Amino acid sequence: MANKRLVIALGGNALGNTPEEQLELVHNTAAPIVDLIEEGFDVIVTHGNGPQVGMIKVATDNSATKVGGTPSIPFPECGAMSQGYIGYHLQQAMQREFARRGMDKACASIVTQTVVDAADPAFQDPTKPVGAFFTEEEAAKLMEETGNKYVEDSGRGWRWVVASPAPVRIVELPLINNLVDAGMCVISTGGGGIPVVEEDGGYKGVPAVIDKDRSAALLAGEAKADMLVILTAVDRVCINFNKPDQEELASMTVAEAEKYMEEGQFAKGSMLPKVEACLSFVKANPEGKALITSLERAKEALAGETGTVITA
Ligand SMILES: Nc1ncnc2c1ncn2[C@@H]1O[C@H](COP(=O)(O)OP(=O)(O)O)[C@@H](O)[C@H]1O
Ligand SMILES: NC(=O)OP(=O)(O)O
Repeated sequence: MANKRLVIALGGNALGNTPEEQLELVHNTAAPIVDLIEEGFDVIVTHGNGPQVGMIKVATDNSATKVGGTPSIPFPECGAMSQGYIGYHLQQAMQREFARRGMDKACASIVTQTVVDAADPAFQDPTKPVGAFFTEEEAAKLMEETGNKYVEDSGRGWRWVVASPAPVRIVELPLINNLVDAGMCVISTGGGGIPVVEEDGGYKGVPAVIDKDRSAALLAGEAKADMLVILTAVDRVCINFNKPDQEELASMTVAEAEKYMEEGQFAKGSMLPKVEACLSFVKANPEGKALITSLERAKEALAGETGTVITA
């Protein structure tokens, strides 16, 4: 029987905010993923890039204002750079973990493009936070200096927001599927994929950052995954989150999740997009399941001991 296939989406706690943090954290990230591969799952790893793509963009924009500086680099190129930089650290950590366990496994990152609709209204309304967190005063100063929009991000500080169109199609999907079918561990669609539009029989990058959980849901469907696994900083999705009557959810059906969404149980910009991504996967693939849990407890969650499972 074929191995069960997982698409694993890694959140911010798997990578951190700086190159030093990332290099250190990826080793903690690789171990629970390799646990799952060792258990016999085929794994496609995808990851966020909000802090990283913002860091690259700001670095080149700032440098461009200085004598002898670099040119400013457009968003899609920054997205491609973030995939390379994160993929490089992640694949190194995975390779080290395979070697440590004596596993004969290969892992590689694919620079992945995701087609979006040029007419997506999201281009007119930036919502995706990228880069570092600032105080309200710092954000006001940056807004004035740059003309960029900053918003408060889930109680964590103020961040630059950019357009975040819906993912429509993953260009490199056939290649990803071939590699997974051949037993490779693939890192792909990082940062939701480099946003591109179809043009003149090819593709052209557009300035945006796609939500990685939305793209993970699309990837899981297109790669015929048995399960979409969203790994974040909490073991389970909660209702009444951070309130005295907080309750952890072991499972949710689509109908239950939609009711909780109506009640406003999942914070916009943090848990809501994850639950929405899970719903979009299980609605389009009713045989599939989605799981939201923490990176540290992924193996236990796959064994049904923790995590929140979402089913059609
Ligand atoms: N209802 C909820 N249940 C659990 N966590 C929630 C809920 N609402 C908001 N959160 C917060 O959402 C966070 C996950 O979102 P975020 O940090 O943006 O994701 P990522 O791991 O992709 O970086 C959790 O760590 C938690 O603090
Ligand atoms: N692209 C994306 O969704 O990145 P984050 O998860 O880091 O915000």
